[in-house]
Amino acid sequence: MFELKIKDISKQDLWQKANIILPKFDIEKIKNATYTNPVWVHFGAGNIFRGYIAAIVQDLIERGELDRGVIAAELFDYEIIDRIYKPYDNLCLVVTSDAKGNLEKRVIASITEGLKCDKSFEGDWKRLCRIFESSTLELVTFTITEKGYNLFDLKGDYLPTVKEDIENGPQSPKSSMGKVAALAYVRYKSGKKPIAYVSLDNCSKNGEKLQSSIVQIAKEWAKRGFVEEDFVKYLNDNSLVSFPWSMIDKIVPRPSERIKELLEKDGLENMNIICTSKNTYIAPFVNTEKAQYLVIEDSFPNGRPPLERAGVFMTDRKTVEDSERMKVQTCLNPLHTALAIFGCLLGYKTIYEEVKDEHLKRLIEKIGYDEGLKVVVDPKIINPREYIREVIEERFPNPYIPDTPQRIATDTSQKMPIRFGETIKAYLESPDLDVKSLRYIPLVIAGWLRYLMCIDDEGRAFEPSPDPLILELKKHLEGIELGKEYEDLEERLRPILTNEVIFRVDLFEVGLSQRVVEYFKEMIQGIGAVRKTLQKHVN
Ligand SMILES: NC(=O)C1=CN([C@@H]2O[C@H](COP(=O)(O)OP(=O)(O)OC[C@H]3O[C@@H](n4cnc5c(N)ncnc54)[C@H](O)[C@@H]3O)[C@@H](O)[C@H]2O)C=CC1
Ligand SMILES: O=P(O)(O)OC[C@H]1O[C@](O)(CO)[C@@H](O)[C@@H]1O
Repeated sequence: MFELKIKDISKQDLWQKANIILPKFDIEKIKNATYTNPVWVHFGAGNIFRGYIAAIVQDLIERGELDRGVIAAELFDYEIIDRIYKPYDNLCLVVTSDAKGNLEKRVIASITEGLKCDKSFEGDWKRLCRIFESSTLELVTFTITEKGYNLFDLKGDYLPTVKEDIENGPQSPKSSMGKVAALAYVRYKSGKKPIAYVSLDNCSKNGEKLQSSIVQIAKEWAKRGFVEEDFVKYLNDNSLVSFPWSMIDKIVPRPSERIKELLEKDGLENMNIICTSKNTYIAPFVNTEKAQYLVIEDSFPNGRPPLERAGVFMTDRKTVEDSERMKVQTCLNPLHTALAIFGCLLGYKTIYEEVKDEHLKRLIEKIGYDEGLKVVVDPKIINPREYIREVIEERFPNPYIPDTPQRIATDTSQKMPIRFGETIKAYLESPDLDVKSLRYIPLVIAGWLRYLMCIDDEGRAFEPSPDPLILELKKHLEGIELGKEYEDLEERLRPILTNEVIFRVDLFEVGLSQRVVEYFKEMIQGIGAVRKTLQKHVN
């Protein structure tokens, strides 16, 4: 038996026997060099960071392209550091599976520190301040989920912790963006040192989102005299501080029991998966797929590691935006959402099982190749057709990626505009395309209405995934029963189908509502009607 700890790394024969690849560098040397001359800090110590970003850093070190590691800082869920970083000496075991189920197991040792970013952890906060004063610091990356950047609640008022931070100044911030702004101020005070703040979160125009949150807090502080006006100028001066945009793509689901068992069979001890009190599912290992795409706007005022040597596309903002639109609007996420909706209706529990279903596979092929590709903006660095092929033939069917339709169905109301609305709009705006020729996107929208009834195709009730609009949306479907005829369906569904926040357009106005309602009518004919409708229209 052996453990994922520095003390056991020297037991090379045990790791070799278990087919686990060890780091090919002097861990202690990299750690010391990073401590004195830090180059890279990452906020958000969760799964994608450990499984993707830290692995990029390790690749660069192993290729001799970088002589320092990355420092992880956690803004929100400190249990991650206490229970998953410290006990394993910041090491992580990344298990990558390809489409054939071949596993690569690799120890990642490029994370040199795990710090809790809050003033209540005095030592860690002081250390972060020293790091932000360092002239060697080149980039700060983030994977803190989209909500991590929010300053406002749904009513447009400041969130309580943000409000407190604004009133109290940069001395003891509590909100995530307040802490980052305070550390940016530390850097400013140390001599206006240059830096790049790079959001790697899965949202459109992520760099803009990060910049606007930090600048907003800085402005409020300047108004109250806590900081100089010049600090706001510094944050807006692209030659000193940049907020590059990025597109990130790699499916990193929650840790899987199956992988845990495999590792335990290898003789590894303490591979337990935990769920923290803040609901982060995390383990000493990360399970992920082989496919990965990272596209970053190349704007780094203090220099940067040669990320391109580790397969990262370094490019201009337009290419980042086109890549992001290709992935989120046409080639991956709309297909994912279609599988999520029909998966919940047809009783599926995993995405990979769904892709074996001939009707569902055909549906996502139609959405991707037929309807999506007609309007996709080709980012040039990734071929959209080949990208869809990889998604459908290799990535979604991967049985070692235990992703679920229920996870992807989370927040569908928020995802509709970007995943389907943009394509509908592009058809409307194109002189060569007829929006009424769309068949499969309306089928997914009808499927979603059917999903909102919260009754599956067997007639069983199911619990819908969390969604901020679920209660409001469900109300419009109340009273509709399987097997009954309704004359006023169009009117009943009108409030949803005309909602431009959900679909980017009014589906009545653009002439798509009739088709959606027709499909929906077919899907409520009785038990098995969803399957029948799907079968009829995809064939
Ligand atoms: N897991 C995936 O497949 C992919 C994830 N991403 C991006 O990375 C984000 C994180 O994903 P994972 O690391 O896999 O999730 P995770 O659940 O393992 O970790 C989430 C991280 O975000 C932090 N966080 C959550 N709420 C926060 C808040 N309000 N303020 C500051 N930090 C907060 C958590 O403390 C944790 O460090 C996703 O939301 C997405 O934007 C991007 C591509 C793929
Ligand atoms: O539908 P969601 O919740 O954005 O999840 C999409 C999944 O696909 C991805 O976009 C793939 O990169 C990941 O973010 C995630 O695993």
